[in-house]
Amino acid sequence: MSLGTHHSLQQARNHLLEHGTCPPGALDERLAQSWQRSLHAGLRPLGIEDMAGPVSNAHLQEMLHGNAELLAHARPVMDFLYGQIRGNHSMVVLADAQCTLLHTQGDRAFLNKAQRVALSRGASWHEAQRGTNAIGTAMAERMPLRVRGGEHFLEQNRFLHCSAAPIFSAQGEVAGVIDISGDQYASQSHALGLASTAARMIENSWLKARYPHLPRIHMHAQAEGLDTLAEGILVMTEDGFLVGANQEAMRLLRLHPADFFALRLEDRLQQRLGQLLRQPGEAPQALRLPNGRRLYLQIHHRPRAGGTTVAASAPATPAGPTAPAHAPADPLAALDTGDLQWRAATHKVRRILSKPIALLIQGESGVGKEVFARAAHDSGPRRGQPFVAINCAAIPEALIEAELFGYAPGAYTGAQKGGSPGRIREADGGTLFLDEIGDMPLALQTRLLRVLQERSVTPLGGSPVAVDFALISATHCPLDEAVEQGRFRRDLYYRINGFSVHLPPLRARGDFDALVERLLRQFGAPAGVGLGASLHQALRRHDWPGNLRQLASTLQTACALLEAHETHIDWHHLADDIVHRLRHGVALLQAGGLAPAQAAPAGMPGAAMPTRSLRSLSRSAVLQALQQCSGNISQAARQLGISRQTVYRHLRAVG
Ligand SMILES: Nc1ncnc2c1ncn2[C@@H]1O[C@H](COP(=O)(O)OP(=O)(O)OP(=O)(O)O)[C@@H](O)[C@H]1O
Repeated sequence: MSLGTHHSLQQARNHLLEHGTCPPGALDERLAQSWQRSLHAGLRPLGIEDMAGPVSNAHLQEMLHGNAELLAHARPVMDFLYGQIRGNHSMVVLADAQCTLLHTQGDRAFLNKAQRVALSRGASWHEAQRGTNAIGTAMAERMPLRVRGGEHFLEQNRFLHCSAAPIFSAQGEVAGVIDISGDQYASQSHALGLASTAARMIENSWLKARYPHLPRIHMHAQAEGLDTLAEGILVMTEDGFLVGANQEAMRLLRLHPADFFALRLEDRLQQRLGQLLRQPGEAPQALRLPNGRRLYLQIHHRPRAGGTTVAASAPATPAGPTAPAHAPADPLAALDTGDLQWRAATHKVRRILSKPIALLIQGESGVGKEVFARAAHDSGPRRGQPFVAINCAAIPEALIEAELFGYAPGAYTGAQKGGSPGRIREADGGTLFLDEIGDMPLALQTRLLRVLQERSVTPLGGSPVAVDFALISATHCPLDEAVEQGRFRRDLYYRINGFSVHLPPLRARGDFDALVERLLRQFGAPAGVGLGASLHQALRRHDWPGNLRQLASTLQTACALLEAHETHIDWHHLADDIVHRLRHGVALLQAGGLAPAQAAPAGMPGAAMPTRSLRSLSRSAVLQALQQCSGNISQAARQLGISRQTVYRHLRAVG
């Protein structure tokens, strides 16, 4: 790029203002486009009156907090960089992904000069704010570039010579910009190379630290290129799914942003990686890519203490006759009381636990979706990390956004003074469980989709913060129907439904006795205490619209009423309402699930199935319970043995 003379740049500027385009060849093509963008953003070369000032100190603190990782990796590099340019009327600048300056370091006299054009902490150098400038334009173009003197769109910035390079996150997003700005007459010949090198140093150090326990592959076309700044680096799960990569690795392996968390590296390399992964830290190994190119690879892997290392292509251990069905103390295994559908769900989920695949659990209310999700978390590689459960149906719509995404201090009236990180950030490193996801309002579905795509959360009034979590969602209603009816975003549905399992309703389970036995012990019934024969028969035949939740609460009450001298649980240990329902065979229909008509226990009065539709029966039962509980939803839900959401659902249906 040759530096246009002052005269030729002035002519180009006049042409732009008159015709809306730059004359061909007047300045670098990318800068010409940037001038046009600046003009379209409403900026004028001499107009500075509408320029936004720096953000408030409180807002800046929030931004620094949100960019803590970027800053931590950038600061030592900025020190190094400043060491190279000290005394050259220059400064080093770090900006975030919105081009707001987070940190500056430079010669005092030049810092003062820069301050006059707001090249200082807290100010935005986004192109739409300051016109063509190295920080904003490098961000817009996603590549290193320099802007010298009159190439700046605003006249007031003509004294500057700036070179900037974008800093890419582990998933190839621009996370910030590093810039060297100096006086246009001082020597800046190596500034662009220095800024680009600094960006790579920051990216590599950040990528290596971001996933300390996952396998990393370092690669270069020559063995000697390994361990240098020129190497490609990628991070993968222990099963070989791509998690992160630097720009060089993306170039070498032709990776795209959509490949993160979706591509299995063995598919791209057409090589089995198992052997390689078993030799971390050893001599470089040569590998031929499908396009014939040779690469040298070196593996770095430091599994979490107590964690297991699973090689990418290591064959699964066959479950021979002597192999135990499950590893000991396995929470998923502990929930297996013999039902075949439940067991199949457990087996399926176990296979995806260590993969970055979003799990969707479907099933009626109370079948144990949350219990299952917790067990999956505790059985997977993220056990010991947070499990954050959010019931999307239980949070008032107006509060969900702040609850999930958090907010900066003072973001809205009534917010906590210090701001809130939001529940999604609380799940960092662990699992986020979104219960009743079908009830999430559409606007929030869009924001959630963005979080899942970008793996970062933007609090209200704040800037994006990287998050890393496994996602498990649950729903009682068929989400595909909600998609067809336009109530649920199709793209979000595909994102959250990487893999789905259906948990059976209690009435369809084949392990009723084992479950009862488990619950009785769990609620403290002494060994040997079981159910009386006719009660046992009635409980087995009941429809259990509230599923496990209702059965568990019935047995919990019964255990509490059991006297020390009694040897079994019988009708008198149950609450009146459940006795009534068992005796009269009143079955509530769980929304989304059909209860087959069943006969009431032999010899019970009112054994005939009612002829009204089950849906209308369930509504009247809900209304009746509400009446008895003076409108108290929680109490009514408890009495009916169903969740509060189900009560609300019935009420909504009543209108
Ligand atoms: N496998 C199980 N063993 C024993 N009790 C269980 C089991 N699963 C669930 N429960 C009982 O059922 C209750 C409800 O379970 P959970 O909240 O997981 O259901 P859910 O399907 O998520 O319900 P909802 O759709 O209403 O949110 C639990 O609090 C527990 O008492």
